[in-house]
Amino acid sequence: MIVTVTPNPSIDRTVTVEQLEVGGINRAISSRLDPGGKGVNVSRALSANGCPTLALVPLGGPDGRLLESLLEEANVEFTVVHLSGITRTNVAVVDPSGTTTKINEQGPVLTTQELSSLRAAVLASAAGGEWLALCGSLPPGAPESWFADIIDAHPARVAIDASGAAFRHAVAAGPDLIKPNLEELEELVGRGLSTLGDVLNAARTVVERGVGMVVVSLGSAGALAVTVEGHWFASALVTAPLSTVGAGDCLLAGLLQALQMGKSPQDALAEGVAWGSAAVTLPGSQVPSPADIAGVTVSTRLPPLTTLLTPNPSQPTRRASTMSSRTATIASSVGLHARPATLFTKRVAAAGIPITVGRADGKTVNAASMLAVMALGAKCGDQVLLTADGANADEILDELVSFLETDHDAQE
Ligand SMILES: Nc1ncnc2c1ncn2[C@@H]1O[C@H](COP(=O)(O)OP(=O)(O)O)[C@@H](O)[C@H]1O
Ligand SMILES: O=P(O)(O)OC[C@H]1O[C@](O)(COP(=O)(O)O)[C@@H](O)[C@@H]1O
Repeated sequence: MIVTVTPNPSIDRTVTVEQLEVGGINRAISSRLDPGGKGVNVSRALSANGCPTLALVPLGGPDGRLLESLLEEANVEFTVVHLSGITRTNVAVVDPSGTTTKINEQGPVLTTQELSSLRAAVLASAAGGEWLALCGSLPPGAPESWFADIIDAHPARVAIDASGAAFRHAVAAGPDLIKPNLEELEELVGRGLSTLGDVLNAARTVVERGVGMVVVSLGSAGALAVTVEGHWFASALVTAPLSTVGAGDCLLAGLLQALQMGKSPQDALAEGVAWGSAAVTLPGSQVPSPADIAGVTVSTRLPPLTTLLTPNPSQPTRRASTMSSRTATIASSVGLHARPATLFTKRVAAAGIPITVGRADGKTVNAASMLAVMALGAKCGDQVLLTADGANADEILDELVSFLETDHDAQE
């Protein structure tokens, strides 16, 4: 059994257009809905290929119920942790050449209670699992150490596919397997990697830090696996890629089921690449069937280490995230109203970067707008989520949290 955890699942809406015109009215040629989020995709790919799996997902609101019914239709076994917030929808816009533009929502804020229910469900469900796969972004407000804490507490084998600070913390906890793509590995080691040799060296340094196996997916160039014992490569040619969304998740699914069957690193990597490449030939984040996978020819020949890794034209370029978030408990007895609201919005405006403030039910507003902030109706003792996007976001959010957590009525 492979247990997957997706702390921030999504409904994936894929819209196909002739050519995306930014600022214009684009008419869709077709559109489709898939249950989404990285662990959900891993479980969908495993189920479609007859491998036992359980997907753990926190879901809320009408969109959470829609995601449940999409999972039922896909015959995926799943366990839900119910949320007060509303499950997100991520949109991918694809043109006929396969070029994909993605808009991922932040997702609902999970309360401290919901996060600990999810953690308890993970540890209970994963007790009998041979692999636990922790996948995707953390929901806003979750501590960056959330994955790392689970790795520390979980006795069986753990694989992780994440990014940013949560991924860095998880890697430091020494998981058995990680599956970064090129950009995620660059972010992890803090430098650009332009050749296959650069990737190999970077992956080796991560193995030295205590990770069992590093599998770097390199888009159309294939994938490289590194352990203390050696390194292996696999690739497959896809002449007409339709959608790259979820390709990495399918690679991870193929790899884990092969490792679980006791296959060698080289054979497991080849299996993963067959699943990932087959996914690219399908629309949206549709997962491949055994027939789709059987149609892929995989090569395990290692190209020269001087081979330059060029960006994949059909792959969305990911803007390095400068987004940060914090939760704060309102201390002023009048709530986020009157004088505290005026002082708060002035501080936000002076910060000069986009900042939002939201409630646990998902309602989020521009934190610089006095009227919008008052209309939130946040009372004394309520938790709010602040997000900011900018190089100094962490510093500014820390100041705003300490402002909100001070009783300004009592002070004056
Ligand atoms: N254009 C492509 N042609 C062939 N295979 C691809 C292509 N894009 C992705 N793949 C396969 O899917 C795997 C995962 O894709 P990648 O884009 O690296 O992952 P992620 O979705 O995590 O960013 C690759 O290692 C490769 O095997
Ligand atoms: O949790 P994140 O990083 O926002 O990613 C979620 C998205 O990633 C996916 O799992 C697909 O992954 P990729 O686009 O990275 O291949 C989608 O199903 C989902 O919309």
